[in-house]
Amino acid sequence: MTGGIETVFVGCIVHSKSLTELEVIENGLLGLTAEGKVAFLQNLVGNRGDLCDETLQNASQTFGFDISVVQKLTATQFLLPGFVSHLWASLLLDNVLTCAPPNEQIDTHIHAPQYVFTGTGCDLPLLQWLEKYTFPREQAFSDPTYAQSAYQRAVTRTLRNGTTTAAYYATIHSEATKILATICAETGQRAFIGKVCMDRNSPSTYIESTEDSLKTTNEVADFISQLSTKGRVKPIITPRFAASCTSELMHGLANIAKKRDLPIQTHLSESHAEIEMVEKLHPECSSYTAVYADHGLLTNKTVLAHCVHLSPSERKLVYDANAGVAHCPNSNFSILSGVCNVRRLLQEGIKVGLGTDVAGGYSASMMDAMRQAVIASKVTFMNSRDASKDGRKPWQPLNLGEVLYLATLGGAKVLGVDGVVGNFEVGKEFDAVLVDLKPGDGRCVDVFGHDGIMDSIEKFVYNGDDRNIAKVWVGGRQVL
Ligand SMILES: O=c1[nH]c(=O)c2nc[nH]c2[nH]1
Repeated sequence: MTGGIETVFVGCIVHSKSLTELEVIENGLLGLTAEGKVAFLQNLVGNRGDLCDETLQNASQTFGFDISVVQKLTATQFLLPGFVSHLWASLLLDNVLTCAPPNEQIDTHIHAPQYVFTGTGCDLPLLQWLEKYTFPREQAFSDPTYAQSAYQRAVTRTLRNGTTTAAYYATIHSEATKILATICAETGQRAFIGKVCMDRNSPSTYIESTEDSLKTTNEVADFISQLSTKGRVKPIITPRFAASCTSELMHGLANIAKKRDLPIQTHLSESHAEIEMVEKLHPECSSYTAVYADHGLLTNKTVLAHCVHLSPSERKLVYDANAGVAHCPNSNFSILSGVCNVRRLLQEGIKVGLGTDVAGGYSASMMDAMRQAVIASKVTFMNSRDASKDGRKPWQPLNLGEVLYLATLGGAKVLGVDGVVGNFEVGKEFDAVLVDLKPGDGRCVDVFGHDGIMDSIEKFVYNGDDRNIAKVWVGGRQVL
């Protein structure tokens, strides 16, 4: 008799309750319902190695599960969707050779068609990069056969890297966009799928009419909505950016988003040249951010990629709308856009998640996004050290717990799914990654006896790769 509990993980469980609150349960008990939701999360008293059969028997009676559904994590493994703060750095484990945290990761900004040129073309700034590399590559997705093969590889790669939720930009092609949605549905990845909209300032061979853009946006949304994914694959309205969308298109897309109650994703304030271009196109608007606000595109369901150079009044507009920011540090460095001050966004109460921004970013890994977010925040810190001369405080770099939060619960908030995923709160769906730090296969993480849990997690974030990801679950279903 399982009492509806299908799986119980026993072992070290780590998750983020907020930006500053991380919980490590050394002897944790995490029960999953048959629907893949967290039924209970408990701390069994004692140290990790101490768990005895009697404790487990007692727990099985208290929580009504059969012992046969128990999956014991080894002494070297743990589960985590969020990360531990320095509070836990003194927690030492014996013989830590492997660590296995289920750690869901949410990529709030990724261009699926650009996966095909990831790691190349990082020699140009945004507007030239779009023209030389991006638009020609995206144009190829008019061919559904090519799209099928490329998108399959992109989704497989992100899943392998532990991305359980992704907010994808596709291309302007509706057939290919439907293919991407179908692949996500079939592989089980939670995803927001955006048919890209662009009706101006684009190549003559890669552009659509305003009418077609609106029509196909509705058509793709209809298609995605009828996929049987338990709501895990959803449409997202995707005006590429203000420079490539006419006012008519932006207003039309805002209407669709409102009518269908859909989220919106777009780019904002990424590079200086882009900002100048948008400001020239919209002298009637007080800022780049105001362009979106004035066209009805700045809502509490809007995901704004980059936001590197926002002015104080623009940040206020974003905050007041309760829109979220997809921070894409790799891309901001790679295509020379600038360094986004994430600490300031967080201090001002703006929702922030992380994005790989493939292929402006050269890596499809959220581990890389975390590393680069720390580095970007350190650059911001170093550039602000003189601030104390004016009585201001320098911007503190992000710590490990904070970037882990951004990669999980922070991203879930940006995408409006924090009631469903983001950590192991009871009632949420179990989206998780099993990390394994055991040596072998040329793996890059070496854990020693003196390493505690925090050291292991830190080593994973800084040196880990997909060889350290043993399993991935979405909604309780093992998808890898
Ligand atoms: O990083 C970016 N990638 C893109 O594809 C894009 N399009 C507009 N603005 C963009 N920025």
